[in-house]
Amino acid sequence: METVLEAKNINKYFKKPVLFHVLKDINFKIKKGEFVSIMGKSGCGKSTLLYILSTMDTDYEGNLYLNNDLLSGDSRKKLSHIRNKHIGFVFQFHYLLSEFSVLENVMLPAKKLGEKSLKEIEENALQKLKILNIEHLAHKKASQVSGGEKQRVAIARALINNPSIIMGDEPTGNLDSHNADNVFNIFKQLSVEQNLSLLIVTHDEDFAKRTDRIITMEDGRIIP
Ligand SMILES: Nc1ncnc2c1ncn2[C@@H]1O[C@H](COP(=O)(O)OP(=O)(O)OP(=O)(O)O)[C@@H](O)[C@H]1O
Repeated sequence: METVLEAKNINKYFKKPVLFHVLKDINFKIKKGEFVSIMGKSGCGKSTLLYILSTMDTDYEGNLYLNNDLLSGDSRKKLSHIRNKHIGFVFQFHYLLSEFSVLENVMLPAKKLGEKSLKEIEENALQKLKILNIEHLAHKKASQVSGGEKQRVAIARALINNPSIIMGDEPTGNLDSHNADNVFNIFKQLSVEQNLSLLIVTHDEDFAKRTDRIITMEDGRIIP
């Protein structure tokens, strides 16, 4: 099976206030269509790792590959383009623009990418809203939809540029169990039906147990 994301010998040090080896020899691959969770105690390095994998942090040792292309060493401008085109993000907080409509929020990353006409982007955004069963909310302001709906809008936004992988940092952390279950089912459907890869940091054991694979971290290392 095709590898979408690969981390090879990733090490990271925080230099202040004292030298701290936060990530130690991180190696793993995520295959196309694989739904993987990352678990580990608070402070073990999950967010630090996700920050590197999502190309936002470039201050590390080792090599990171996306679709077999080496990203380590690329310029910030190039990485920003790669990130927008190939990686979709879902966070604990949705970061929607509250005064914009649901549709406009979903369209934003595609407008930023600037590869398609507005009409194409709108059609694509409506199609993503349909996949997430929230097409009827398209013209509501983001501030006027519920918490669970907001997270589905955030997932639609993450999908708009047809990314290779979705990365999530505690995407169900703010949701009740019903809405968390909904988000899990959407992710599972995206992995099975669209062959999308997902890498999700979570503290929710029930969520993690139902993913294809759990990567467990302890003190900056992956536990074999
Ligand atoms: N900018 C920084 N400078 C120095 N140390 C940092 C910095 N950011 C994080 N750390 C430390 O690195 C370690 C890993 O932090 P990280 O946020 O990656 O953990 P985490 O596993 O995501 O935790 P949580 O589950 O609580 O979000 C922690 O000990 C943290 O205090």
